[in-house]
Amino acid sequence: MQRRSSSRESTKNPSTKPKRRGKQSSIEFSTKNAKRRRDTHALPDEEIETISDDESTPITPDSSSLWFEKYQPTKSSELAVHKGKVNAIRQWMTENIPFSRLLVLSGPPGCGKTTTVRLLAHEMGASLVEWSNPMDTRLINQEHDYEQFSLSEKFRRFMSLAETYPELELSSSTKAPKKTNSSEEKKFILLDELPHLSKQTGTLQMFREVLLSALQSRGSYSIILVLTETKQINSEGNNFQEKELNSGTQILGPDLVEHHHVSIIQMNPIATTFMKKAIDNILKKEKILVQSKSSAFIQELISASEGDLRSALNALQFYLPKENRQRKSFGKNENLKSQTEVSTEASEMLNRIASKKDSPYSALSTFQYKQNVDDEDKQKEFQKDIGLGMLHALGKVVWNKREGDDEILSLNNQTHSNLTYNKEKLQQKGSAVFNLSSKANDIEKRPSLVDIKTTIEQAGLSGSMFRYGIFENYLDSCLNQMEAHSVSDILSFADTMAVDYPYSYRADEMSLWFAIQGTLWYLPSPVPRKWRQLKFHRWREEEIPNKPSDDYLAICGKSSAIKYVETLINDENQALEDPDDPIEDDDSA
Ligand SMILES: Nc1ncnc2c1ncn2[C@@H]1O[C@H](COP(=O)(O)OP(=O)(O)OP(=O)(O)O)[C@@H](O)[C@H]1O
Repeated sequence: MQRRSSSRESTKNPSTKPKRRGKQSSIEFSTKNAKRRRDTHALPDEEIETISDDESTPITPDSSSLWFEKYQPTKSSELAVHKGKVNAIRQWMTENIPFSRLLVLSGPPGCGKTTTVRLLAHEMGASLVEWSNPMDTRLINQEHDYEQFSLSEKFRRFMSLAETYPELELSSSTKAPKKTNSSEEKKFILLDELPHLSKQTGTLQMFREVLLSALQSRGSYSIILVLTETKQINSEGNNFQEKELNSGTQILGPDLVEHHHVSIIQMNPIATTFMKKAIDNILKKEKILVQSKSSAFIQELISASEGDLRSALNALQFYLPKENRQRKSFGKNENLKSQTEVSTEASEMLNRIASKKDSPYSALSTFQYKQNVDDEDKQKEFQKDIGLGMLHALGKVVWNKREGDDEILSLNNQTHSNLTYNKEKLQQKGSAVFNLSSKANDIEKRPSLVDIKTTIEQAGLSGSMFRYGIFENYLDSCLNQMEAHSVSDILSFADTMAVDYPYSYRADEMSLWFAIQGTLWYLPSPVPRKWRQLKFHRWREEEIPNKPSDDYLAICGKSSAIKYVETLINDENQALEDPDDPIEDDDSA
């Protein structure tokens, strides 16, 4: 499920926001979702975008080059999860427990909750229907036209229809294991990621009601809900975080927690011995020789991952230099990068950035990662340069100017200033017109003018800082929850590419590239940084039925909306001011 984590704070929190997986910050999503999307089956009625069951997703070694996917266990005996927990889950899944229809698996990220459920269901030959947040919230209505549905509405429909899905023939290409009589009837719904749940918008209440009514139904399926306990960032000023939803029980609410049909199993972080065994196995399969099994490095890595096997495997894979893998030898400290080598690599990267002609960071070439720059003023100057460059680069990304934006925005402003909103006319011109129509999503996005390479160079030192910067700022560029979810998903994916410990510049740069590219893709076209005022005004003036404020409130929170309305009342000019255009700044520089 979701998590927000940060080095700034470390409180457990199974939050229900769009998720972003990663140590540095923010909302999570996971690469496993990406994988799941590859296994997606379009249902005939196109009602649910992502669904999989054991027949369609056989548990076989993954062709992915990411170790945590490539070496996923193929049978329950290979799980790095404590046997007692595996047995408890198996017992719940196999036994006829007439009074328990919902199993809640709660535990830290990467401790094997989902993998265990998938493997056990597969071994039992049971059907496993999975919900994963669809990227597209449109449904086809009876007139064969698209209608916009909220994610929570889709979730509700999924739950009400899910019982029939296991009967559908999804794929004939893969064979499910032979079903035994005892498990023939077994059907499970796996809820591993949830729509954005919020008290404000009522989606939390809806979620609880859906689960309660599922428990009361006569359906033959059982539900397994995976809740990920996470570290929480101090969300001062960040409206995505609902502080009241800081534990699994708070998400479920007393009615569900105390419900006699509900069982809760608390999972623990993966034990260091299990993790070590899993890592050793993978190194063996990769033919990387470990000279000393108790190498300090692996031990450090295991303890730094806090029982999160996925994160440990990512760290190991990214940190191991390519040459190491080629030489197939992984000795004590022999082939590992020392701290000095990492600093040298950082220094090289700085030089590479700084030595570019016209680089705004030419000052950095003298900096060279010297810890001993005596001149305090000089050091401050460098820091200022880096900060400004980073802000500028960040502005470019969240502004995301695309080809043709200028024309559309000026046309839009004219129409707006005349207080006539001629949507048709703008659409004829190929404009996205601030997405007030559900069909606006259909309009093809124009190419972005942001050059990713230059942006990364301008961003300066730290990819993780920059990704965090995007995370803190992208919301103002989004028009609806779907866009916010999509960008958040991308940032989560990018988090899994970079690893906190031990630090790898290669991985950091790669994940930053991915984060920027994905963000640019999912931001609306054009990005209406002024969407708040536009929406508020237009919505009042034209009484647009699907109140955009719902999206605004869900994304930005109530206090932010009130603050904005106050600004509008006090100083409308300032509120309607055009933001700076970083691309234009670049051109004029
Ligand atoms: N021996 C192993 N046992 C369990 N998982 C393993 C093993 N080897 C590799 N893995 C990988 O570790 C990852 C464990 O993540 P999984 O999604 O199951 O955890 P989770 O607790 O559901 O995490 P989250 O709550 O963040 O979704 C999987 O990607 C799995 O393929």
